[in-house]
Amino acid sequence: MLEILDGLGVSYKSVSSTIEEDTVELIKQILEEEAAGGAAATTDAAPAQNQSAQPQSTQTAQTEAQSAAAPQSAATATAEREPEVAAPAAPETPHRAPVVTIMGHVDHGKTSLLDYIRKTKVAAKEAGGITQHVGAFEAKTSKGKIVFIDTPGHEAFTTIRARGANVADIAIIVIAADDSLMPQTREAIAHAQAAKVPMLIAINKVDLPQADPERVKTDLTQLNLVPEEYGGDLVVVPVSAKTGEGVEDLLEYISLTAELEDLRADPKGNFSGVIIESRVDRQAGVLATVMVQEGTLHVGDFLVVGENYGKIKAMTDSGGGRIKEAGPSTPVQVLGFSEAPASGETVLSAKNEHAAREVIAQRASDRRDAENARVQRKRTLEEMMGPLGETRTVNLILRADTQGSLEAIQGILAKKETEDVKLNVLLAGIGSPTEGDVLLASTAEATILCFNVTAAGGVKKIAENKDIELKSFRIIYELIDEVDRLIKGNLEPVFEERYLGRAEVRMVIKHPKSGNIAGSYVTDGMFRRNAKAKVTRGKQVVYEGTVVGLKRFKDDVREVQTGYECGINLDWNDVQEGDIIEASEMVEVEQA
Ligand SMILES: Nc1nc2c(ncn2[C@@H]2O[C@H](COP(=O)(O)OP(=O)(O)OP(=O)(O)O)[C@@H](O)[C@H]2O)c(=O)[nH]1
Repeated sequence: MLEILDGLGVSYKSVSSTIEEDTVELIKQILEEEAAGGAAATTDAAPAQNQSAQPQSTQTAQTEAQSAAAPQSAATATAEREPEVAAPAAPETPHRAPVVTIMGHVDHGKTSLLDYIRKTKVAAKEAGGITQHVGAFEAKTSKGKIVFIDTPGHEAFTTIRARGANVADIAIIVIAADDSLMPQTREAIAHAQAAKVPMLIAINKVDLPQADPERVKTDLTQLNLVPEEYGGDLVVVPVSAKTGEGVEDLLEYISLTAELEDLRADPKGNFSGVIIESRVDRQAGVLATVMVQEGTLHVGDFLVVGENYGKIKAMTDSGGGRIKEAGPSTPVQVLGFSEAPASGETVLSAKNEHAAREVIAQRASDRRDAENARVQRKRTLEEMMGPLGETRTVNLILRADTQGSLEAIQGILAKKETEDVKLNVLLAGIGSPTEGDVLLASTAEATILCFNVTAAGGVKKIAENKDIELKSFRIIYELIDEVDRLIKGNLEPVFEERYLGRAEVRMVIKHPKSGNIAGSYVTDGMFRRNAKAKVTRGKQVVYEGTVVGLKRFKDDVREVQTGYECGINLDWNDVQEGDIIEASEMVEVEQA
């Protein structure tokens, strides 16, 4: 017990010291997890494998033989369609092709490089046949297939990451040899690092007379990225998307990196995939590109994405050819969704329509529960302090008006690091924070701190929606105080439920659009829109929800005080005359 307390950093005098209620809960959790032991470890391992495990397509006879050698895991996987039960990648799980994304600064040649690879490595028939942008393509190289995500730039990468999916196995950072490191290069590197995706550097445009690859390499070392020839482990390949020089080497390095990563996926396992992109075609309907990560997709399968489902009516590969099935690491365009799913959403399959609907109903109910629980959630000690015995890392994105102020801030921050807390500046950029910063912050759980720059309204909104802390300061020391707060671990405010008021339902008003509205009289305190609501009938609580609408006569109002009548919309149709509605709200409590 004392060992656990030491691990948590809780101080005590002796075995008879008392400890806080929160700590007790935490210790209980730790002991339960320990007791669960091996079983938990196995279940944890499965999704992790799933995540890194993505796609290889046409399965060879060898694959068939390998899968046949593991009849038991294949049978289990087909019987149960949930991804959590996917068998961990055993050594016999077949290899799959790597999925590669290309990122870098504007005009450094991302599109040109992709075009060159497509032109030379996609079978002529297919290359000629491509009329539509599908979002990914398969290149056939002497070392096997490589799948390229066709949307260059880190926005696509981060949008997918922001939804918790990991589609790329390898990131190529393109840097123009005549321009070296630029702001978006640094951002792209930060994104790849935050996603823990292995990175290869392609120094492009080496055909230009003013090309200076050595300068690029030296500049990289300043970001603590040391090229192999300087004794580090960063692979740097000089290429020209114009002449094709070095592209073959780059592809070889990609295959080599993939080999080291030991990418595997079971084509006979439970299907899972990720939406790469989707669009609505006026004639065909919704076309979604799915990257198959695990299992095999068949025409006729039911797919569930978020709270929607669809039955695959038709499937085309990235070359535009009709196909009936697709295995791991295959991007396929699927026809059959009724609504366009968002990039980065994960896709699962269901046995039939009924099963698909059940999954969706469960997800909707989980979402509502999570929404209700969100504000009430208090952080556990472990969440605040990081996993036991490990150094806690505070991830930051810094934005400032000038290089000088950025350096000044970083200089102060460097002195703040301790053995227990590491400050990790993912990105230090000049200018206002961007949407990309918010996405990076959400994947890396970072806080965005700005000095003398502010975020545009749209960016602020996205940050709010994603629960990302984005703060602007005009005085450096206020920014540093904020960092101190983060170091202490008060990352999130703590909320407490506070009573607002009470109302009596005097009549039920049927509204054609909003359903039943409670025509009520506020007997105590006040009512506020968006407040939490609890409805009691006699002594029983019959409903708990939210005041989604509040009206005085025909007007929407924000608040209604004691002694007034109002219409309360709870988005609940069973309200009855005589019910008592109690309103409360979550308020932030000051922490010591
Ligand atoms: N000489 C030379 N020019 C290149 C090379 N690669 C790209 N370019 C040129 O550089 C310019 C930018 O290339 P793009 O491929 O559009 O660059 P990008 O990074 O995709 O740019 P954005 O899509 O705007 O972010 C174009 O004019 C290309 O023709 C190269 O290897 N050598």
